[in-house]
Amino acid sequence: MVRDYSAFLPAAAPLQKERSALDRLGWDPFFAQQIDVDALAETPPVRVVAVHRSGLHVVGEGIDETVPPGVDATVGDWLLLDRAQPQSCRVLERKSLIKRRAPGTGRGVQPIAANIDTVFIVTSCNQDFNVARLERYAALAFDAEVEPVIVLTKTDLVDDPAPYVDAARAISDRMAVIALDARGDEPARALANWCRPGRTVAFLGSSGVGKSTLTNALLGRQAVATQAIREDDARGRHTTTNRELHAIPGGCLVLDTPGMRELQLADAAAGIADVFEDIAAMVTGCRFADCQHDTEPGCAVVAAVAEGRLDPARLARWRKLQAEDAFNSASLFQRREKDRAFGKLVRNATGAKTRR
Ligand SMILES: Nc1nc2c(ncn2[C@@H]2O[C@H](COP(=O)(O)OP(=O)(O)OP(=O)(O)O)[C@@H](O)[C@H]2O)c(=O)[nH]1
Ligand SMILES: [Zn+2]
Repeated sequence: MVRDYSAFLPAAAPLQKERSALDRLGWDPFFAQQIDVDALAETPPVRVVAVHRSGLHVVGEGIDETVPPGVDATVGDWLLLDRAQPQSCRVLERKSLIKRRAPGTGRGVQPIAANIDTVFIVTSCNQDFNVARLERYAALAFDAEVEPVIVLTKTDLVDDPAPYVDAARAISDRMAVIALDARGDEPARALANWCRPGRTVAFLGSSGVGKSTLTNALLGRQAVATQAIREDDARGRHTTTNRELHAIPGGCLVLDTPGMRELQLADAAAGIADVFEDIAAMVTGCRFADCQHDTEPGCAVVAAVAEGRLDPARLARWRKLQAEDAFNSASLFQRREKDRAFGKLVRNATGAKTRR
């Protein structure tokens, strides 16, 4: 069968009313401009909607199949499907990439999801709410070039969600904050702005905060198993095990991720600076370029704390994230050198139990 791919090329004809299968999967000019017509016909673009042991589950225009393992791609990636040599499928340049430091004692950086447009940072109006964790997720999102939105769930279980909303708003002017009951039809309305057709969204957050419930609310069906937790135990147990893109009929694509308890920043200095842009701006006013914002004369940060313009707790959280990121970003050689000195600091700063 001969397919007409002209509509997916940069010089596309006038807007068509019907969205193509590729458009619905998130195909847009950013990807189209990376390939020419011939490549498009020979190796059709497909999106990785799930990663399994047996390979990558890919979907495209009239395509729904598994590419055997071997291609270095993650969920959300766009591939050019080469059926003759599936292992050498080209991975298109990514719009965004959410990554983290690999869990355990491994030293690598692990890709979590590619080409996500919006990440909903989910927490609940209870013991799970933790400003430091929200800042960490926000830094991760900004660093990945993904728009973060904070979603506060379980508003129905508190008398007044306002203090949670205020604390979340204080983190950054660049993030919307939404508070809702994740059950029922509220999420579909409240998140509609970010869940338009062709967009890809993801949920990040601890186990039990309502990520699966939100996903199901958007999907309008029980696609993802949710878990009942005791309401006096905000932690809950880990239930979601797959990383998969779900298509919402007539809407966006939703990635459901496993609870990311071990999330550590690595190479995320730019993202940290985005979240803490107030402090980043102050630092430029310090007298010394290498100011540690400790006892140096002419320190703009210390002055801001003294004058009540900067919350010392926020400064402390910034220092911790900086230390963690610096440690995780160091080269293997540097790390071995720094291991002893930094190990203790990072353990204290991140609350991680042991590194080895
Ligand atoms: N009352 C109330 N319960 C909620 C709300 N959001 C989630 N829950 C309940 O909290 C429990 C956990 O929700 P899940 O959606 O499974 O949480 P999750 O974040 O997907 O958890 P993991 O899959 O472990 O990462 C379920 O019993 C939900 O019904 C909410 O806004 N209000
Ligand atoms: Zn300073």
